Amino acid sequence: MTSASHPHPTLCVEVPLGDRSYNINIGTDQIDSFGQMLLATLPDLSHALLIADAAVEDPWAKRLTDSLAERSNQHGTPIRVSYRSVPSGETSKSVSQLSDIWQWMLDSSTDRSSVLIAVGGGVIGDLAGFAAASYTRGIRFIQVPTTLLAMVDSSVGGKTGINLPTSKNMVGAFWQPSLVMIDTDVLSTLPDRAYISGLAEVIKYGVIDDAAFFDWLDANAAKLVARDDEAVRHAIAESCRSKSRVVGEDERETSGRRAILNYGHTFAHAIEATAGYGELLHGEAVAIGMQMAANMAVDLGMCEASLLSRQTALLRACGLPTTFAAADVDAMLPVMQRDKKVSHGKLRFILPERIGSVGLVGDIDPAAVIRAIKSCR
Ligand SMILES: O=C(O)C(=O)C[C@@H](O)[C@H](O)[C@H](O)COP(=O)(O)O
Repeated sequence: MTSASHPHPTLCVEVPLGDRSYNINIGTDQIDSFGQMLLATLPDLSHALLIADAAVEDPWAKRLTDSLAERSNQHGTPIRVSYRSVPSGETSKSVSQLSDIWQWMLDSSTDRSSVLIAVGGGVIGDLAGFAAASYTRGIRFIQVPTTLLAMVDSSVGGKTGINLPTSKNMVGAFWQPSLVMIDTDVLSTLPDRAYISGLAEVIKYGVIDDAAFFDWLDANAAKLVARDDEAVRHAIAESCRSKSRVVGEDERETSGRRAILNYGHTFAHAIEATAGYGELLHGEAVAIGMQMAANMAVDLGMCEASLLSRQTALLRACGLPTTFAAADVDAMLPVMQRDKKVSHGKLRFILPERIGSVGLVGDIDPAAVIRAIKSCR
């Protein structure tokens, strides 16, 4: 995916949030012009803190750092860069890692004019985003997602946070970035398993919001698996458009609209927490969680069985899991009870009605939840 062989113009998707609006720039070969792009958004920048996943330190985080270190801001002040890498994997989304980052920010003379740049997948974006949201009660931050999942989902929308030992994303804040810079070149170093895992969140948009996109995914699954450049760019752009539309309508998940992005996640988070963080990748757990939710919808007569078979076929065509033999009902139920959509003590699920449309449903018989989990073992 080099610009020489694929000279694509940068696409720009806006997340419309009034004075917190920002752009998602989707391009190729823009890592070395990152400093320039960042200064166009934040011309007063004088101190950048880069937090990178150790797996993308070389070459991506190094090249980003170089592109910043060579520059000065609008006042001619050279940009000071502080750098820190964080071990890969879900276990880094912890209180202890966050506390180390806070101390490092203090030692790096961070103030409210500093800017934190998250370079990595969902783990780094969520962790670094929460550090930005909380340090001195909030500093500006930038997302440079390096996994497909982070490009299409976690880098957009401002959900930041860390896990508690048995509760995924339980502590965090809504804190929007000032810019999301997506460079599809970085996917060239992303391992297959992590890449495929990101396709689960892409498929999610088809089911929850966009039937035409679902049809396109159906027709282009093989190209996506093969990482065809055009297909990948289209999938990222459509996913970002869906996500920014939904987030623009309900930034803090108060009206219920944003909750649709949580399709499959009540089950997925319980699977991740009970199987042990890192056992399954987040997207793999989401694929299984979407299957549990679709099974539940069919079981409750909310949608046609054909929805479940179409979703199953697409997930499989993309190489995603649709079952999890070790799903432990007894362990999962109490974890699900702490889901953030629980209201007045009652579980609520995002369930599909038809391809392209889902609803938030409460008051579900616990027996139906158990059947849904068992249907995917
Ligand atoms: O952005 C959202 O809203 C989502 O729910 C997107 C999810 O895919 C994402 O995994 C999110 O971090 C889950 O949020 P949570 O509120 O269930 O922790």
